[in-house]
Amino acid sequence: MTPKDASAFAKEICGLAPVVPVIVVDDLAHAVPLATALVAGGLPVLEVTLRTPVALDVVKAMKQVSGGIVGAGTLLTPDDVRAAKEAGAEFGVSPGVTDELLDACEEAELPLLGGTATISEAMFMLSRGYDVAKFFPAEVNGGAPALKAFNGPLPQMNYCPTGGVSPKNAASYLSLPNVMCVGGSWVCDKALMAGGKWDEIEALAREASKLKG
Ligand SMILES: O=C[C@H](O)COP(=O)(O)O
Ligand SMILES: CC(=O)C(=O)O
Repeated sequence: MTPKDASAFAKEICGLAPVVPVIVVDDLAHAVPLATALVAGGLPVLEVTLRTPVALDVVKAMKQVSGGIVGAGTLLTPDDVRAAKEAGAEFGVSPGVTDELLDACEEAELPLLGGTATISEAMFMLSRGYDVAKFFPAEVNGGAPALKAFNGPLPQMNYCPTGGVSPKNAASYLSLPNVMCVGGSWVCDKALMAGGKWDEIEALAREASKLKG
């Protein structure tokens, strides 16, 4: 997959909803009801972080939920990329970017939303042919004012800020011309998941799906 095609796919999915839920699942039994609630609430693009032993099985299970587009997050190595692809992930997300990670994604045909935090990292992505990136961790790296400043020299770069984004500050990001959507874990509240409160998660997703800049 070329960087241009990968970027086009990433932009397309980032245009489907204002929020990409960042998902950490410890219990495989939560995968299907969680994905069902998120999709029903209007958030079809799901990032399952590879941070728990069951994460790859969660990707596989969530793929059964119709209407969802399931990706794998926390990709750090080429092995992670291959494992995510084998599990059926339709896109990848990473906290940072390296040549070897991008090479592996291109080889595996896995579109990557790669993590960047600085102008130099954005320039690295552009030099590799990507005009889409995650901005991570967003709030501690200057938040919306930083992305607004990045848009001066690099208006061709498009972002999904993640890390410290919440319903309180999402609009400040979503109003920027270089922000396509935001990522965040707040919708997949751990206590609600543990209590099986899927209706409440669906309600949180519905509120998130209506966020605007
Ligand atoms: O590592 C954190 C995830 O990217 C999401 O961050 P968050 O919990 O601040 O939304
Ligand atoms: C935080 C992040 O970028 C990830 O887990 O993929």
